[in-house]
Formats: sequence, structure tokens, C-alpha cells
Amino acid sequence: MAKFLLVEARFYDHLNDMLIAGARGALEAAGHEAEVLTVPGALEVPGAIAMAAESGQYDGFVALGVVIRGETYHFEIVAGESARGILALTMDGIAIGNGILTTENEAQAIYRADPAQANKGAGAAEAAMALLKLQQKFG
Ligand SMILES: Nc1c(NC[C@H](O)[C@H](O)[C@H](O)CO)[nH]c(=O)[nH]c1=O
Ligand SMILES: CC(=O)[C@@H](O)COP(=O)(O)O
Repeated sequence: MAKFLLVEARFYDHLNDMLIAGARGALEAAGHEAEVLTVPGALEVPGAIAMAAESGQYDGFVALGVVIRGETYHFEIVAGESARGILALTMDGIAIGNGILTTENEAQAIYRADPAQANKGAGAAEAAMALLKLQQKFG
């Protein structure tokens, strides 16, 4: 059994609840433990994962959240930079699955967050588990 930390950017409660349910379901079905840490937004997720990874308390991480385009360029910053930060940590050897949705509207986000539909939370958890296996293989 491994211990995973779900680091959620809680910007839209109803969407995050679905993402967490999907991710938790996939991890627990595989016999792993899941704990949740909440941060204000997607830009805080990479830093939170870096801090938690440094603690040595977790084997893997799942980044969860929703970024929905608004009126300004801020969408590009939030969506792109959170993804870039997460990828940089992954390339440092930390097992992270990225389940931060970046969508044009809420309907797109609902479809992808819903465990009964695209279930992207589970997909991110599966990716984290896959990277942990690689880490254990090559570590
Ligand atoms: N607009 C969204 C944000 N914006 C907030 C940033 O992520 C960050 O918390 C703020 O800039 C302070 O550093 N975050 C989301 O997760 N989703 C959004 O749609
Ligand atoms: C993705 C965002 O940061 C967005 O929610 C902000 O909306 P706006 O660009 O209208 O300020």
C-alpha cells in the first residue's frame, strides 16, 4: 500500500468534490491510502506538492482543480504555469498525476470531473500510480 496526497485547488466546490471522489476511488480500489490537502488555487498546487514531497510523508501526489477561462489573459497564466510547475516536479522524480482541468466553460468541466462521465480525477490518480511504479522500478 502506498500513501498519496490529493492536493486540490478548491476554486469550484462542486467540481472538486467530483474530482476528489474519482481520484480517491481509483486509489482505494488499488489498495492505496489517500489524504486531501486544500490550497486556494491552481497556482498554489506545485508549491504545496513541493513542500509535502520534502516532508517525505507521501509516496505520490494527485493535483486536482478546475481552471475555467474568464475575460482576461489570467487563464493562460493559471492554466499554463500550474501545469509547468507540476511537470517540473515530475521531472525531478516526484510521482504526480495532473487532474487540474482547464476548460472554456463549466459544462466542459462538469463532464470531465464527473466520475460517471470522463472521470478525470481517476485518470490523474492512475497516472500518479503509474509514475510511482516507475520510480520504484528505476529508483
Ligand atoms: N481563476 C482560477 C484560479 N485563480 C487563482 C490562482 O490559482 C491563484 O490562487 C491566485 O492567483 C493567487 O495566487 N485558480 C483556479 O484554481 N481556478 C481558476 O479558475
Ligand atoms: C482562470 C481565471 O483566472 C479566471 O477565472 C479569471 O477570470 P477573469 O479573467 O475574468 O478575471
